[in-house]
Amino acid sequence: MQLAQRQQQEKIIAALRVQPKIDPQAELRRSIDFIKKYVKATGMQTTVLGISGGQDSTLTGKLAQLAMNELRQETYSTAYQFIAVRLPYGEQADESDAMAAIEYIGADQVVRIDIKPATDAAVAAVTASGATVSDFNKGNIKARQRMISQYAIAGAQRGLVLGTDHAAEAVTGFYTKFGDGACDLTPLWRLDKRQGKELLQMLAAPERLYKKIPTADLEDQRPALPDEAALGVTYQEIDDFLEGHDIAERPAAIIENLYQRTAHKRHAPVTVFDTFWKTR
Ligand SMILES: NC(=O)c1ccc[n+]([C@@H]2O[C@H](COP(=O)([O-])OP(=O)(O)OC[C@H]3O[C@@H](n4cnc5c(N)ncnc54)[C@H](O)[C@@H]3O)[C@@H](O)[C@H]2O)c1
Ligand SMILES: Nc1ncnc2c1ncn2[C@@H]1O[C@H](COP(=O)(O)O)[C@@H](O)[C@H]1O
Ligand SMILES: O=P(O)(O)OP(=O)(O)O
Ligand SMILES: [Mg+2]
Repeated sequence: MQLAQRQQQEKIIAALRVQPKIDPQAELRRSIDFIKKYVKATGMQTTVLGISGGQDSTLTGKLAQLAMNELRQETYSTAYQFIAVRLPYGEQADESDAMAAIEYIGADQVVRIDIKPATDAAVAAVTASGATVSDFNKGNIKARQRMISQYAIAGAQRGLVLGTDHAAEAVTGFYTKFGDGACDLTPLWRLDKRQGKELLQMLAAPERLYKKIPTADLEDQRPALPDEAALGVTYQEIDDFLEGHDIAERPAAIIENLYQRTAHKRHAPVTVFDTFWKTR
């Protein structure tokens, strides 16, 4: 990597608060305590999260369930509950992984909402207006439909919606703005993908859930497209970059370019007072 790339790498690591090495036990406790304190401070009672069958929602769901268990024990109130939400678009090919994740988490409540009718209705209404909706853009509508469903559940049950964003997704902006990017708290934020795996291993998760190929699985025409194929860079390269290693120039340039291009996603909506977008 060139000097300018190294300097940019250091800035990104500092901005995303990634540590080169973690103590998994300490990070586990940190996230659980964060969820507990936030729930208590806000007077809310439940935590709500879509469970896809992938690594990130398995880990975030497990942390939330452990936090709710502790809150129940400490307060003698059964009101504290974790609500796992299944949000398939019609039939989900890897449904068995999602169910394995829910079983592993031991979720207090499980809610299932098929997002297909609402997604298809939105696509039809937009198309009827004369606008086109690409398969890619429809994928983002699916992610936003999942957000709507989770907020509906949270609104009905004094809930907070959890997000699964972590450093390896935040750095590339690999999430739908106001879709899976919209949530109330992100317990994994600061961890990269392999650090998340370390936590799941420590929590004795089934191997299939943390060894699974990461996918947003949003497109009809390219089902289960691996994130790494969509991004053009591997999670190993992203994690190495975030942990401060000297990676090859090509993946470093891809990561830095994605970081710049997606800066708007890591900020609240732009106002006349914002200047971050002028620095490119
Ligand atoms: N692999 C899949 O199955 C799949 C499918 C769809 C989306 N995705 C992923 O989900 C993510 C979402 O895609 P996306 O980023 O194209 O859509 P997005 O909706 O998250 O973000 C794009 C939108 O952000 C706004 N925007 C763009 N540049 C801006 C700027 N400089 N300032 C302020 N606002 C700006 C615009 O409204 C634009 O439509 C991507 O990472 C994508 O790869 C994956
Ligand atoms: N099929 C799904 N069911 C429930 N929740 C889902 C589903 N797909 C995605 N989610 C939620 O969105 C985030 C982000 O997923 P990515 O794979 O990172 O795009 C995921 O953690 C679930 O909470
Ligand atoms: O967000 P998830 O749970 O779908 O994990 P992944 O990003 O690894 O698909
Ligand atoms: Mg996924």
